[in-house]
Amino acid sequence: MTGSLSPNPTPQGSAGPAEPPRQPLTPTSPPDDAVLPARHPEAPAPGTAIGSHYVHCFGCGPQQTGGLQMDVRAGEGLDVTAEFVVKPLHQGGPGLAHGGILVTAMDETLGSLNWLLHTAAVTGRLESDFVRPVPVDSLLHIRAWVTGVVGRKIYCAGEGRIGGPEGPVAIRAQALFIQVKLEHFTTHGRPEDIKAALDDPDLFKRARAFEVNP
Ligand SMILES: CCCCCCCC/C=C\CCCCCCCC(=O)SCCNC(=O)CCNC(=O)[C@H](O)C(C)(C)COP(=O)(O)OP(=O)(O)OC[C@H]1O[C@@H](n2cnc3c(N)ncnc32)[C@H](O)[C@@H]1OP(=O)(O)O
Repeated sequence: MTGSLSPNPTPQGSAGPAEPPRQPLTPTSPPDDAVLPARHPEAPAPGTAIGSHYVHCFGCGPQQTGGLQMDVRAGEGLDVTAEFVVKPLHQGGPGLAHGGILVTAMDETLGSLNWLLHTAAVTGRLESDFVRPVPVDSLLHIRAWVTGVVGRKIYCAGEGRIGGPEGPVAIRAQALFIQVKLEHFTTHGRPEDIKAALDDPDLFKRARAFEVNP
């Protein structure tokens, strides 16, 4: 057999060697020097909907008809809740939710915590434990909370329970989000989508507000 057994081989047909893996990876548990910041004064009021950050987002966008269209609500502290009903198009095994879809729902809910801190951040690392299968038609009640912040690193965790807040745990997740500037999107996003987003005054204002009023 030919070919490299290296964990990081040069992809066939690529222009150059693959990037070296990031060493060491930051774990998703907060370190001892992490702090729990105050809820931002302009964070959505407890119990209110946080609202979609982008209408075409697969997780929360109201115009993304094939997406999850999740509605996340702010909690009393640095926490949020969301509900997600598993539909037939979310199946992995027959009659059961696909694990990647459940992770997406967790990612979206965890990402919404950044609105309580008034910062824009993207998922750097997301770990999940699948505890029990989630049947189609079930409601997954998700809760997520911030576990600590160090500089640009926002640590958080969450769980999804079947049927409601007291239901059995189906999935647990821990994540590390990294705070980014608006340029993260304008530099890397597909130009036509960036242009459309910049032309949307509400979205632009909201995104800029995070930078001038952190
Ligand atoms: C024009 C209008 C625009 C409007 C915008 C509307 C507002 C939108 C607002 C908010 C949108 C939120 C959307 C939520 C959607 C749901 C959440 C997602 O799915 S997000 C998508 C998936 N995630 C990615 O695509 C990230 C891809 N990765 C990157 O871009 C970079 O790697 C990034 C930004 C994560 C880090 O790159 P660096 O160069 O900025 O920073 P470095 O120095 O590498 O890392 C900083 C620290 O973080 C750790 N770190 C970074 N990545 C890590 C990783 N993968 N695992 C562990 N640690 C990591 C590093 O070890 C470092 O730690 P040490 O400061 O040294 O202690």
